[in-house]
Amino acid sequence: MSTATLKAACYGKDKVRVLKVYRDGEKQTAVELTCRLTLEGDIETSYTKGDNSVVVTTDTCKNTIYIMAKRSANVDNIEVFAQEITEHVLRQYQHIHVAHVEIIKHKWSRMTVDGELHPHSFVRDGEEVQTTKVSHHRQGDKVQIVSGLKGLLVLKTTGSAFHGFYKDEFTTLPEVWDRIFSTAVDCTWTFEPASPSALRQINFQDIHQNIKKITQDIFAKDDSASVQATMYKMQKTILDQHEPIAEVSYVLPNKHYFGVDMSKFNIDNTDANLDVYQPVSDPSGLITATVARKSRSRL
Ligand SMILES: O=c1[nH]c(=O)c2[nH]c(=O)[nH]c2[nH]1
Repeated sequence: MSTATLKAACYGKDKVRVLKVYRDGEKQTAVELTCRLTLEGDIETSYTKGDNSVVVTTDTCKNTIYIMAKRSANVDNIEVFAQEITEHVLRQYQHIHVAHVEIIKHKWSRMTVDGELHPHSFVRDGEEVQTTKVSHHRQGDKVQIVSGLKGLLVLKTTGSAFHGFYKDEFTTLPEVWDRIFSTAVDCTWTFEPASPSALRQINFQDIHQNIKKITQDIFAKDDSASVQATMYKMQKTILDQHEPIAEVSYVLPNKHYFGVDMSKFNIDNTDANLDVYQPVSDPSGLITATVARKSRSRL
């Protein structure tokens, strides 16, 4: 009698890279994605008995992504494209009960050439990516979507302070009323789980754009008391403006820039004269939080 039981199992293909070109006369559009498709369902025997008859191969998962990209008019709209894939998988394979699609959309922005947007040339003008994870459950036909924005590097040279913090015998950090604030934004937002038809009403691309705008606007305008306080303002604003979002999380490293000590050279690089900093790659602070919508019953 074995003491082991298969508690959870999920498999599929990862890092499936695809570039789709949409051609509309002269004007062309390039969309580059990195995708993962993973499956759950009645697949236990492939693990426990070497029964491959239940295995939709990971190679088929890869082909599914390419063929759906070929057919789809929505590759640019990653939440919709991911749902096209999960719907196909659940329709095609009755023994698969949950299909997960994770997509990273890389940045290709249209080039400006001779003062005009070029019809078929693009530039990687920033490393930030859009992400989504769509999980489609056969039971109840429910879709769970978590989308995100990752790698958006920002820096401000004033409008950030940090003082009044807890102090004890281990504390050496000086209080500051003006400092550099820089972070690489990693933000994820979770939609209320819903049916595919309800989700068709949501403009996912607008939400991506607006969350980036809210993040940047509040980062720039807030008289920041701390990374924590600025982050929370972003989260509240996102929930206020986007009804379908149930919760929003940020992971923000606090990328430190310290003033260079020039006292040995009799040069004052402090306070009002501070303008030369040393960017410090590590360690960095790491500030995270998840803010959820209050349930209506508690309002
Ligand atoms: O905004 C900040 N939050 C902290 O928690 C912290 N801790 C620290 O050393 N510097 C900062 N800055």
